[in-house]
Amino acid sequence: MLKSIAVLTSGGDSPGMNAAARAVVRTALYEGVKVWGIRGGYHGLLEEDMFEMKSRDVSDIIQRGGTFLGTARCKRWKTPEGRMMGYKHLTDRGIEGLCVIGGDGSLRGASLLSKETGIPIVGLPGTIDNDVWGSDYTIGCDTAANTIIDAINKLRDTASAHRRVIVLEVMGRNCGWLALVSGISGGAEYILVPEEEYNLDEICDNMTEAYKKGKRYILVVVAEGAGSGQEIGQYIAEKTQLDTRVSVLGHIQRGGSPSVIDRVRASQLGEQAALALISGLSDIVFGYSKGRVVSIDLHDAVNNKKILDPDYLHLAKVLF
Ligand SMILES: Nc1ncnc2c1ncn2[C@@H]1O[C@H](COP(=O)(O)OP(=O)(O)O)[C@@H](O)[C@H]1O
Ligand SMILES: O=P(O)(O)OC[C@H]1O[C@](O)(COP(=O)(O)O)[C@@H](O)[C@@H]1O
Ligand SMILES: [Mg+2]
Repeated sequence: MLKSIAVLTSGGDSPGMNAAARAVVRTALYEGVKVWGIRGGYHGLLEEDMFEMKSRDVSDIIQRGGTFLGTARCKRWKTPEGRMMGYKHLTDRGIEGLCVIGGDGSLRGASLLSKETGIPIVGLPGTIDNDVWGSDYTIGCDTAANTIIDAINKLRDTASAHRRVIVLEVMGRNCGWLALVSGISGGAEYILVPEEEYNLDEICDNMTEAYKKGKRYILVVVAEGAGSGQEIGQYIAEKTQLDTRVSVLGHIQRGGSPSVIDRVRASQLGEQAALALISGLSDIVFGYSKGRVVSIDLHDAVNNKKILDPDYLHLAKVLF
């Protein structure tokens, strides 16, 4: 049994990180274990920006987007010296285990820390990108997808009014999940993702044909990893001569009050992470697969590339 653990959030913030950290803290306290909060991710650990937490420290945060602990992208963590310093700052305070809530990069940093120092580590997938191998779900992806849907609904109104082509670029880094699910549920005509090749000339020809047959408007959802929305929009406009506009949704899709799904799942995953860490388990990531909480080997999670669900890719083609 560990007696003292710490929690941090790292990488891009995501709605539900707060619920996850809250669950880690309250579970640890319920089990009679000390719990430290580290502000500003790995950067904060290197700067020793950490404090022992009480139950009230996580009051009034479950409904908030972002992360009350703060987050960062930290170059120094990519060096063995940086990670060794972080380890020292943990052990100096008697902290015996660490819970890392973050995306693929943060979990990679956690995997290296564990290999190099042997300190027990449990990870939680926290990113809107839904790009962590072994889990169908990452904390925040549901809220982000809902934000995108809201934007798609609004873009439809104006696209239809003007008979325009609208290209919407969404986030996801190298993963097309956000584009795919929001494109399917928003009824987009074309969904461009980095996992699948696409032929823009063919798409343009199809668009021209569709307009000739009376189509009023066309919506294209582009994952940022599949190309620049601006460039794709410009290409479509030049090739088809259709009235085309581009919208880049940007960081709006990272914020906002988390959905019920993100709150409940983040809470469950946070509880499991704390219990596992306290009981001395290490090198695991808790995720969701086929509607259930699953534990994934931390090193597998970072050494494998997640693929997009082929059923979703097929569905997108059928519904087009
Ligand atoms: N290859 C790596 N080795 C060590 N640490 C890493 C590595 N990749 C990312 N990290 C750490 O995790 C942080 C967050 O990673 P990043 O990819 O930016 O976001 P996310 O965790 O949300 O995917 C980085 O700023 C860095 O401190
Ligand atoms: O906030 P930044 O630093 O501009 O980064 C933008 C990137 O962060 C994300 O929103 C989230 O990605 P991570 O979870 O990997 O941090 C990506 O979708 C996007 O490419
Ligand atoms: Mg990432």
